[in-house]
Amino acid sequence: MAARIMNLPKHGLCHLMRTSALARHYAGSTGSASPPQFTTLSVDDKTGIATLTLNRPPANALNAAFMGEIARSIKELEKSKCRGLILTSSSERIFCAGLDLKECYQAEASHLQGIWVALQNLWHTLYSTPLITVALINGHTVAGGGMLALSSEYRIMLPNFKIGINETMVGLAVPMWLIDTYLNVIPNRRVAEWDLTASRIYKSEHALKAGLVDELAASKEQGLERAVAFISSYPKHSLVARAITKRQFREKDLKNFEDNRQHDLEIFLSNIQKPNVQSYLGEYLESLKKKA
Ligand SMILES: CCCCCCCC/C=C\C=C\CC(=O)SCCNC(=O)CCNC(=O)[C@H](O)C(C)(C)COP(=O)(O)OP(=O)(O)OC[C@H]1O[C@@H](n2cnc3c(N)ncnc32)[C@H](O)[C@@H]1OP(=O)(O)O
Repeated sequence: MAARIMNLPKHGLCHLMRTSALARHYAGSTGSASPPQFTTLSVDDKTGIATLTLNRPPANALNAAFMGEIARSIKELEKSKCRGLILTSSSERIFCAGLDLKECYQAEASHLQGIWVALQNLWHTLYSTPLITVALINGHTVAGGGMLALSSEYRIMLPNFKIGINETMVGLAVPMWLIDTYLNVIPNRRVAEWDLTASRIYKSEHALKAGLVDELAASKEQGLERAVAFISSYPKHSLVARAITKRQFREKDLKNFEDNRQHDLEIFLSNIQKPNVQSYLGEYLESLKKKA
């Protein structure tokens, strides 16, 4: 698999650009001359499947630039008529630790706003994409990381890691769009309500039993094979109908989000700037450091 991005459809799949064209491609689409910093993107021209690898050590914590980069890659892949996307991590321990809490601590309101708007945009982009999406969860994934996994259509996880949405544990209400995303995977409302109010974190094996993930894979290599098999199981001729059907399932959640986008931002800004939340955030960050 070469580290390249596609441009035009070819034989119903993708036509590849040279790696050297990547920066120009991004510059054209985003107005920024900087090439991807926190991700690597590779595309298999035979299968038309892209692999986007999260690479922001040590924890793939999400800041605005990182989230913008992931969202832009998805948009570019959509334009290239790519077939499917596998999201994975370059780390052997952490898929994604959620929002970068260091950037949420004692930050300016404008910075916090940028983070939340980027999170909203990333969710909207991933949840609504016509691409066939698979999260290959090769490490812990919590909070915003759980969002990435749950917004994808299929989840393959490696053993002995953690997955869940722990917002209430860190002092914040789960936004409605994330509740809807969770319900799309765990439709049992009682279980979903319990999980999200209790910040329940599942180990891989239990997550499989609960239906939070679809498969376990013994290794990243095996997970990649399974992800390719899942995406390839959709015949080429069905891709448009498939995408419309996916959209219809998700349309109500997307509309609810659009109707409440501003309100959702205001709730976050108001909560995150409260002195008690900031003080707890400081302690939480210390506890993460002490662990190391
Ligand atoms: C906290 C109270 C106030 C509320 C603020 C919330 C702000 C956001 C508002 C709304 C919600 C949005 C959704 C979110 O995403 S909130 C993010 C919540 N995330 C977490 O609670 C995850 C915290 N991390 C962990 O639980 C673990 O790190 C884990 C992911 C399970 C991995 O464990 P392990 O493999 O043992 O690795 P370490 O804990 O040693 O971590 C390695 C280094 O990474 C740093 N780290 C980890 N998580 C974050 C993070 N979210 N942001 C920034 N940095 C993070 C950690 O400090 C280690 O760094 P170092 O090696 O320099 O010590």
